Amino acid sequence: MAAVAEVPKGTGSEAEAEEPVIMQVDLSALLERDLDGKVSTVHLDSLALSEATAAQLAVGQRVVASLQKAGCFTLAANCIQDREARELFTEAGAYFDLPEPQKRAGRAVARGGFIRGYVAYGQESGRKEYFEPKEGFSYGYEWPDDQPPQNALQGCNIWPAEAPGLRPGLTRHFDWSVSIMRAVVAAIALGLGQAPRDLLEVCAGGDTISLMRLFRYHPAEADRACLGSSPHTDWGFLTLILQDGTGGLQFQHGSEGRWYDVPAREDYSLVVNGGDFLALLTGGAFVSPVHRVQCPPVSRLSFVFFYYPGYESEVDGRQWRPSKDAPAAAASTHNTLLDVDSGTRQVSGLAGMTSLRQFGDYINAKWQGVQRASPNDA
Ligand SMILES: O=C(O)CCC(=O)C(=O)O
Ligand SMILES: [Fe+2]
Repeated sequence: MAAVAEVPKGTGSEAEAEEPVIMQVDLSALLERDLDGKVSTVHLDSLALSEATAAQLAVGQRVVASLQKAGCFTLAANCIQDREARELFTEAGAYFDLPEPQKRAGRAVARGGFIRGYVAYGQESGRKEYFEPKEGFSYGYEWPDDQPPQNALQGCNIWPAEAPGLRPGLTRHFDWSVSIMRAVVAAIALGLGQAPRDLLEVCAGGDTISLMRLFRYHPAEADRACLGSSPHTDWGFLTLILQDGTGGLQFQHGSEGRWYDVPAREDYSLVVNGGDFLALLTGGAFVSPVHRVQCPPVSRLSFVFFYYPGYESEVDGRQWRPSKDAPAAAASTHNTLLDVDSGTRQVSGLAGMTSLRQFGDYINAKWQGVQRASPNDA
């Protein structure tokens, strides 16, 4: 057995530096880049556990610890180029600045979890106590026009003709986001002591059904209870958020329901959180954290990427071995899916999973449960 290096003792004058609730993870040990700096993660499919470097294993342990403790973590900014991030916010701002009728021409299609196009100001609200002053644009995988979708979550994007710059930048950002999420899945596997291959296999085809939502948040309206996004948990698997420098995203943690600000760097920051499906798979060992967004003083832009496993994946929860000491996921009343019995550590939401075994059926059922008419069918 290798000797464990002794940790040097401090002088005793400085307080023990405690990890913040929302930790930062540097994924670079799991990313490769081509000559243009484009991120690739293809190599992770064949990474044997015995070949993983100490740095890769350490990333895995940090990701698993974060998902078990807070359910979220920030990413070191070095995985996206500053220029790319800046351009994305510029394009997004230009799109939202278009006259309302032009944006409404690309009105949203929403069928179950398949959502594409523009969602107008104030048309979505997670909880009826709050008005959410924001507008959005949803897109996904560039599904080819000449091929019929193979499942209910696939189909073509609706690109606005009036903002031609939007499509190439947003498509690149979608592909980049898939790569980053694959690195996170590989990190989870490594952190659980497994080779990445099997968990990546569960995600094969997940890019074709994943959903990107671009939001512009507006200031709160006077005389109305407003939040940019009401307290909620994400239903899916893993979420990646790219937010501008405004801040306002908060996660709830601890038995007292305290809110923690996601540290917003001046220009942009990246955040990952686990969803309800991930919590279900792990028997509540991974947290699906409650979060919300405060209304900004002027405006706030974010790209929110809901990364899904393959539509037909019938995930074997035993692959995601929960550690005995992991916190239960569902202490919060805002969590609509999980109901963890702290005595038995059973997740009651799992009962429904016997009839909705495939991920795609599960997520469609979740969306259908809240859908009224198409958001812009007023
Ligand atoms: O805009 C954000 O930063 C997060 C929004 C969010 O939580 C969501 O859309 O699920
Ligand atoms: Fe969310």
